[in-house]
Amino acid sequence: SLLEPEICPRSPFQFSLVPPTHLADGFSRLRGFLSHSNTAHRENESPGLHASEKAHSCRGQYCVWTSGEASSVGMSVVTTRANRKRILERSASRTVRSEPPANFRTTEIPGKGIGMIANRRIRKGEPILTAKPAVLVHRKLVDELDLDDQYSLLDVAVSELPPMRREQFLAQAGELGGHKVSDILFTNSFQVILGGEDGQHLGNFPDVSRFNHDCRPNVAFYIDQNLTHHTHAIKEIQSGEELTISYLDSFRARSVRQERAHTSWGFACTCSQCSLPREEADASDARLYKIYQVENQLSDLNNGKSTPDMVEQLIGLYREERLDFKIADAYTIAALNYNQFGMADLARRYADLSLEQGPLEHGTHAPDIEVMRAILEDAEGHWTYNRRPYREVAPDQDEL
Ligand SMILES: C[S@@+](CC[C@H](N)C(=O)[O-])C[C@H]1O[C@@H](n2cnc3c(N)ncnc32)[C@H](O)[C@@H]1O
Repeated sequence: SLLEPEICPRSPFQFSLVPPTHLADGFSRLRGFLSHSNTAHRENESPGLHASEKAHSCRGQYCVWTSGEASSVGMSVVTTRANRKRILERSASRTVRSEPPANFRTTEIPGKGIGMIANRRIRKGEPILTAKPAVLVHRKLVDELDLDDQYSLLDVAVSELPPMRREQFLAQAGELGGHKVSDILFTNSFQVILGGEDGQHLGNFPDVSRFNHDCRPNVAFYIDQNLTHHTHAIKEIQSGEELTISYLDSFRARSVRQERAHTSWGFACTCSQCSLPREEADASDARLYKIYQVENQLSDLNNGKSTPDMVEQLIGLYREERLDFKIADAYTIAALNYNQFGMADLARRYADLSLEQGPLEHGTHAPDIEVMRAILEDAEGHWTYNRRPYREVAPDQDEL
């Protein structure tokens, strides 16, 4: 059930205004491992809970702890002692916002198993679900423990959950067969990074496991620093439409996306983008590669060759490719470049778009948000303003 490491095709941001918010697709060796990283963290918050309860079971440095035994939102963690402490710090002292009335229902979708259907019109930006993990498993356990030990710890983790939570976990779909708990885990887990060198985990959130995949989804998700999973509509969704998220890196070429869906989740992707006729699919792949190139260049704020045309090209390509569920970073890049060019109105316009979109994709604590707010409020006073003033250069002057 292991895949070769996947190399991220997208450029990491090269500007150093803020610490990197995520390492997109940082590690994806596990099949069925929904791509997500969560490095946002606030180390100084008070723990609220103490990490002293006894572990249920241990193998090597990995143990199982369960919290919330008496509630319906219990959580089992299978991890090291140090990471358990971090998990407690993040998951304690946070009240989960009460859910709005569900704007979806789950039902059988031909060829996809169970899926989620909007039961009314959903506006862009509306929340769909907020969810806490039922199981968090250290990622390295898969490499470091033999299968018997892995299965034993995972079985304990699930059997110790409060009954309703356990039922909810076991009702999730598995894809490969074999050991039931690990099959469910690898079919339905998200990447959760707690920060620090050793913080990589698989997070299983049974409430959000019924979203099927689409390479151009209508729902965006992120996991916040308190380990809460959030989903929001990224566009207007009509009643009766399926709600989807992207399991994989939707910036990859069609053949790569299809291979990934097949190997990791056992299905042939028939989404609208994967179903394009050959010529259009090739054109789409070419646009994705162009996005990679242009974004790479514009992300380097010291690159003197960037121009306003490139910024507009990048945004145009995102829109043409319907990547509106991952466009916040492009808006951020646009705002920063325009401000560097000394074009404050356009910088403010894109900062505004980034501030509208960013919270849906990354949450309200994403580091970029502060920078965008500063540009929106006082573009000319921001240190990026006019740093690389843009002037059209006539071709003959270029030679001088
Ligand atoms: C996270 S679960 C999604 C919910 C699942 N359909 C169920 O019945 O619980 C992932 C599994 O759903 C199915 N699936 C998800 N997206 C699909 C798609 N676009 N086409 C076909 N099957 C899909 C695959 O079997 C995949 O392994």
